[in-house]
Amino acid sequence: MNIHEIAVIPGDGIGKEVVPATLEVLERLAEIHGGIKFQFAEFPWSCEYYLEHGEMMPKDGIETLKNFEQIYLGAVGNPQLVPDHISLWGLLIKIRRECEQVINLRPVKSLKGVPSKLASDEPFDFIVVRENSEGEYSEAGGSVHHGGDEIVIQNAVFTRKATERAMRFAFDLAMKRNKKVTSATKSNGIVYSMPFWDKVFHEVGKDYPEVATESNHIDALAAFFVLKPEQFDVIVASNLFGDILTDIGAAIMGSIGIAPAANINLNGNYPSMFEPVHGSAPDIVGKGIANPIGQLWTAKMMLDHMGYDELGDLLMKAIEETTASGVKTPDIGGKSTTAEVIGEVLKRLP
Ligand SMILES: NC(=O)c1ccc[n+]([C@@H]2O[C@H](COP(=O)([O-])OP(=O)(O)OC[C@H]3O[C@@H](n4cnc5c(N)ncnc54)[C@H](O)[C@@H]3O)[C@@H](O)[C@H]2O)c1
Ligand SMILES: O=C(O)C[C@@H](O)C(=O)O
Ligand SMILES: [K+]
Ligand SMILES: [Mn+2]
Repeated sequence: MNIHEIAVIPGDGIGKEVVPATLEVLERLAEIHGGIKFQFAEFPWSCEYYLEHGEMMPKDGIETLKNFEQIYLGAVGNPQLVPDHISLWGLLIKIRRECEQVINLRPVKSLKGVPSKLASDEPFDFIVVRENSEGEYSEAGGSVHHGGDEIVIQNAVFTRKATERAMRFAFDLAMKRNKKVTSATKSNGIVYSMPFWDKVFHEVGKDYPEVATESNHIDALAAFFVLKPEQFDVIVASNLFGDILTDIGAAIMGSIGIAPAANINLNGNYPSMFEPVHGSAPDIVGKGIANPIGQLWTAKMMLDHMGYDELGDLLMKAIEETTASGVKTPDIGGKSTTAEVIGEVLKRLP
């Protein structure tokens, strides 16, 4: 029996609903496999934990996580209790940074039975490679003076190392897909970092002569996500551009409740982390109607990452059969609860 130790952080809001619900599905998949078992260790790190302890996670939290193979997370944030920048930087972004999860992979794909808000129902299937370690999300800056004279500086940091790494990752991925990479730029307006981003994209692209390339300014690209999503394969984007693009990606899929993400550690020194794109959804918390598909799909990404692609495929098939059958939460046009969707997915596993 191959035992896999997974750190589980439900976090806040609907994270506490969709994470426990989906663990049952992972356990069932391990049974189907027959030779593996997941051992889940749950950590209560959250905004409530912060109120009690004055920090989102213990000082040795990263050391603790280092002992696990993967991290399975729900959502972080409860602005009623803790300001969002404190909760995100104290837990979610802290883990991404300190566990060196330098790439954030976010697939965008039309699903059977999920009505898209788009006029065209042409299927689409692409993936956003979001740089996950720097860019606009950099702790470089500060404030001087007070009151009316206050000055705040927030610097965006782009290193060759991280920029090139994200681009190579995108090109390598495109080689396994449809051999096209689109770069999200804004080199007409952002005068230092984005021309640099374009230069590195051009240089890295030369090593992949089989891969078609294009650069789109982020504003136009945002519109193209809506107008012609079927034309994309792999998109490489900076941290903030990737963040915004993937909420648009989630919206064209039909709901932010179904979009998954994988924070990938490439050097093997720390675990990777799997979480849905969505947040803690304070507006629907406690109602039992949170869509568990974003969390399930991220579980599929975790299975693929661990080399259990066959289990990942079984799970994805069960998800699509479930949406196609009409057992859906309200955000994608159904009347079912979180528990009912999980029940249907379990029923559709062999
Ligand atoms: N990675 C993360 O953990 C993450 C991501 C985004 C936001 N946040 C945090 O979450 C909190 C709320 O942020 P927000 O409102 O901007 O974004 P959100 O993703 O939590 O919610 C946006 C909208 O989508 C809906 N929604 C989200 N997930 C859903 C699901 N699974 N099923 C059905 N509907 C769903 C919500 O009800 C809401 O109307 C904030 O504290 C924010 O910082 C965390
Ligand atoms: O990375 C962020 O900004 C937090 C959240 O919006 C996310 O997409 O994970
Ligand atoms: K999340
Ligand atoms: Mn986001």
